[in-house]
Amino acid sequence: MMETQDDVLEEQEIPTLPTLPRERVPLQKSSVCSRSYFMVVMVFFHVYIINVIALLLYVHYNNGPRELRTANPSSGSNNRQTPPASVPPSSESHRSLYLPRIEGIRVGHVQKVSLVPNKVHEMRTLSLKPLLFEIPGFLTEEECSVVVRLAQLKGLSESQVMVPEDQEELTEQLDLSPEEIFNLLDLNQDGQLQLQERGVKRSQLVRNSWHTWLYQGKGTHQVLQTLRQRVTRLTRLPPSLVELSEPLQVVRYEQGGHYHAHHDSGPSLIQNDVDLLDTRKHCDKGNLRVKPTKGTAVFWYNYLSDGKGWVGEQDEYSLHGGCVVTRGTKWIANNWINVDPDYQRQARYQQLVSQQQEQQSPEDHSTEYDPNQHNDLHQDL
Ligand SMILES: O=C(O)CCC(=O)C(=O)O
Ligand SMILES: [Fe+2]
Repeated sequence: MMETQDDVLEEQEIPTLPTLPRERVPLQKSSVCSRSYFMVVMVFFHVYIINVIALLLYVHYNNGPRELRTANPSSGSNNRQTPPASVPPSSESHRSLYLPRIEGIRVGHVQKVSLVPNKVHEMRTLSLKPLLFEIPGFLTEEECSVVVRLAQLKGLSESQVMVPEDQEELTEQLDLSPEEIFNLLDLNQDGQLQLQERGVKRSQLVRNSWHTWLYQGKGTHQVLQTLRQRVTRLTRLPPSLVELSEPLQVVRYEQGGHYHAHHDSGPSLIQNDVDLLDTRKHCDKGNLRVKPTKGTAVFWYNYLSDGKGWVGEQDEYSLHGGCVVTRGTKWIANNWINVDPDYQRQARYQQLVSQQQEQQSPEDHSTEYDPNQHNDLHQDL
């Protein structure tokens, strides 16, 4: 090949010129080759640089949400993560909130979780559909007693009020329309008296229990604040999201108390009457039963992921209920994490609250919890 090139070069030389010394030929050839070699190297160099820049951009834009996803839920402070400073009006590409989901792996799988200093809890997968975990010793016996006593101190109200059977005559005398009765009885205006309209008797109440709400912010009992921190660590959700969710709901069921099969939120509370009544009567026929044990937490997702790090469809498998209490009293404490299905709306909500908090005195926590506050916009995770 080289020889051929030499030949060509020699053929093109003007005959009058003296023949070039042999040692110059390699110089000419080397000069031509260097230039093309240089060009090739430069092209590759540029392509390489562009690739590196593209890679850096990719890493940069993919790192944002991941940093928040691991927003250090294990460091113990609920106030570390401030809500996003600004929310892009329509772009979904700059999401600053991300909802991680714990992996279930398989039924029976146990993973260690760090919820409190110097102690490791075990979280056992009880079900994959819905994704459900059990955490024994989530609260100590003493902490359980504190929660019960605080609830008693605050006072509990009947979870679902129906017309007492002996006062039905009164409502007839007043000639109240079904709507008027509904509005009268729906004390918290949560729209959960559908059964009343259908004339369901007291014994068929969807929920037969007593409840109260315990605020968990600063200035409240240490056990309540700790409980919320544990929920944040356990779920690995952004602390700001957990903080803005409903307070702790403490529920007491007396003997005969129950909560029929339901979804915790969504368009209809009750699936259908057959499910409703069957679940009460045949609670033991449910796919999964968890025996209530003092201090044991059960944690599950009511909503599936949308595949993009936010909540998606309601998980139909999350239909659940509280079986009839056959003896004694059952106490439970519910912590729902409320998530707006609309990411932008949730982000705006958080931004608004953080702005209000900045304006308020940090000590001012006198705002009463309004149980209707989340009903329209939020759904429970
Ligand atoms: O009492 C139970 O075990 C279930 C309670 C429940 O599902 C609820 O309060 O939404
Ligand atoms: Fe529920």
